[in-house]
Amino acid sequence: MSPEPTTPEPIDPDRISDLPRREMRLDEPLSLRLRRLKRFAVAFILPHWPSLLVAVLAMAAFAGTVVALPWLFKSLVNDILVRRDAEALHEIVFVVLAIFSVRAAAGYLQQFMLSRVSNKVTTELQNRIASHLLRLDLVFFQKNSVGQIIARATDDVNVLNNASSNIVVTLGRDLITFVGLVGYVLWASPQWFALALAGAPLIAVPVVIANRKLRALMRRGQALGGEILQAFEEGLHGIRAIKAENLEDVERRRLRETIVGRRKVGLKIARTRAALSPVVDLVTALALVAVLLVGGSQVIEGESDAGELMAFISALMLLYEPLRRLLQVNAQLQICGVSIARVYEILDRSPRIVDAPDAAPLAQPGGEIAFRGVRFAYAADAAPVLDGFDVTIPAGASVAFVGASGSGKTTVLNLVARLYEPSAGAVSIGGQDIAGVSLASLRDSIALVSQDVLLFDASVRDNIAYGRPDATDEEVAAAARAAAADVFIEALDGGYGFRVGPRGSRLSGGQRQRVAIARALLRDAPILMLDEATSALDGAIEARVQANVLAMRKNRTTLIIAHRLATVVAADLICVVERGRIVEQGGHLALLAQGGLYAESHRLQRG
Ligand SMILES: Nc1ncnc2c1ncn2[C@@H]1O[C@H](COP(=O)(O)OP(=O)(O)OP(=O)(O)O)[C@@H](O)[C@H]1O
Repeated sequence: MSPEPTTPEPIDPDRISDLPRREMRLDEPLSLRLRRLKRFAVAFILPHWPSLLVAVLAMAAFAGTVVALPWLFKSLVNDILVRRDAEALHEIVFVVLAIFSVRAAAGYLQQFMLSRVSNKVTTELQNRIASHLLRLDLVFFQKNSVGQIIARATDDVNVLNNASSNIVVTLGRDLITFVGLVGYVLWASPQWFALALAGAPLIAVPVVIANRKLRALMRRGQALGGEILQAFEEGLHGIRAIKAENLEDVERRRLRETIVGRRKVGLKIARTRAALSPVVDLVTALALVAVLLVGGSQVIEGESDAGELMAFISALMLLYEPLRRLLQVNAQLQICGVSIARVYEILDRSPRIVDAPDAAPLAQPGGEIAFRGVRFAYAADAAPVLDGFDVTIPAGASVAFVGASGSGKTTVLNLVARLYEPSAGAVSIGGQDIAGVSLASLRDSIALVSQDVLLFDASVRDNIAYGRPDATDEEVAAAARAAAADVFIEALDGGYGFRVGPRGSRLSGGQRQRVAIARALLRDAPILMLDEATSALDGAIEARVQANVLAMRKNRTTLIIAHRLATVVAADLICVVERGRIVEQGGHLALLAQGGLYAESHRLQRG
């Protein structure tokens, strides 16, 4: 029987996200928005000033061709149609050709140069975001969903690009066109201009109201974009469980709710925009009618000429588009501002775990690893996961951490790699406190196979050689052999060239683990950490892998976390962790003889 579909809770990114929902804030002071805009322009747009200059010059030329049109109409009516002058007709044909040639060249240059800048800005911005994300601490990724982060790196970058291109075009082409045309109509007839202007407030009011509404709607739309990506990411990630448990309906509703939310906002945006256009058309028509009535009678009375009226009306009609875009510049600036804020919320995030000012390279990468009085909690207000944690792992030894789920074993490995920092005590390698070691040298010394294996949609070979792309085929095969992966890889269609699918989905759990172990072994780092790395393997293969890993050890220190105690009997040292402390430690036989927790668990597992 299928489970009763329940109505999902509305998605609230604040539930886990610590990236604020800036898009909902309409009250930011203008100075702050301008400062942010300036920062973005200086960092990403101004470096491309030569291309921008060419684009603006092209826009000015383009605007010039628009402003020339009313003159052209005037001459057309007065010199050709009224006077019936054939010579003037030939002249005007050349002028028309010249104007439209300039217009075509300027239009091309403007568009090409702007696209060039906009492509470069996108690339630079996304590269900056990508390298910054890779520097950030794990805490950031545990608080913010991948969907929310991707939305900022893609949606916001695109929005930013479109809006800033629009602003450049408006401030370049439209402003020059507007000033030129207003100058023309003022010069041509201040009286007709005053008449046309009478309707202007009628246009301005609905435009301003609609823009305010559009701004709020667009902010909401941007926020919903992130929510949709987050919903997809979470849903598709668990697609296997969703299908197996017939939860498609629940998932469909959850996704539909966010998707429909965005559509509703999209519809409101469309409706607001559409409603504006007839209002503006009507008011423009009224202005035209007023000018036509007054100007037309003056032409009939002989007080003015037909060409002048024709030129004036055409200028008035040409004014509409640049005016509309100029009125929207503020809205575009705000849209830009929202996306800039969202992007800088990532770029301004500083990693807390960084090299100390006097950081030195790790002197003895294979040296003794020691925890001294280590205390650690994942959050300042949370109970400590490790408290008074002490252990010494001799250089080149193999150490197994065993203990109940949630007792803090993975946390120990996290601290060795300095993925987190202890709040008290210290972790040292070869006597050197790792807080003073450069992160690059520390992490170069570590190979980690974690519980959730990282595989890419590439060949088995490329996945094994991920940390060492220069490895030879022989080295890759040797690592695969040591990880007991050679037999299954050779049986795959294409062998080492077999594409493993997204996240290694075309391999079994145990196969994925062995590819990951092969990768770690190929890395040949002095510290090897296996966090339940063989949990999905059957007993025989697991024993083979463990034996190989220990045999290949040479001078390598190996830290193993395992639940199956049978797999750790050969370790030099076994540490039993309970509630953040080591409660027993020693060799397998010594711990059995001690008759404590380890002996009891061993007895139960052998059962
Ligand atoms: N990123 C995190 N943020 C907050 N708490 C965490 C985080 N990771 C782990 N914890 C908590 O820390 C405690 C120890 O977790 P840890 O992963 O070290 O346990 P473990 O012994 O490796 O468990 P298991 O055997 O189940 O993998 C758990 O109570 C867990 O809830």
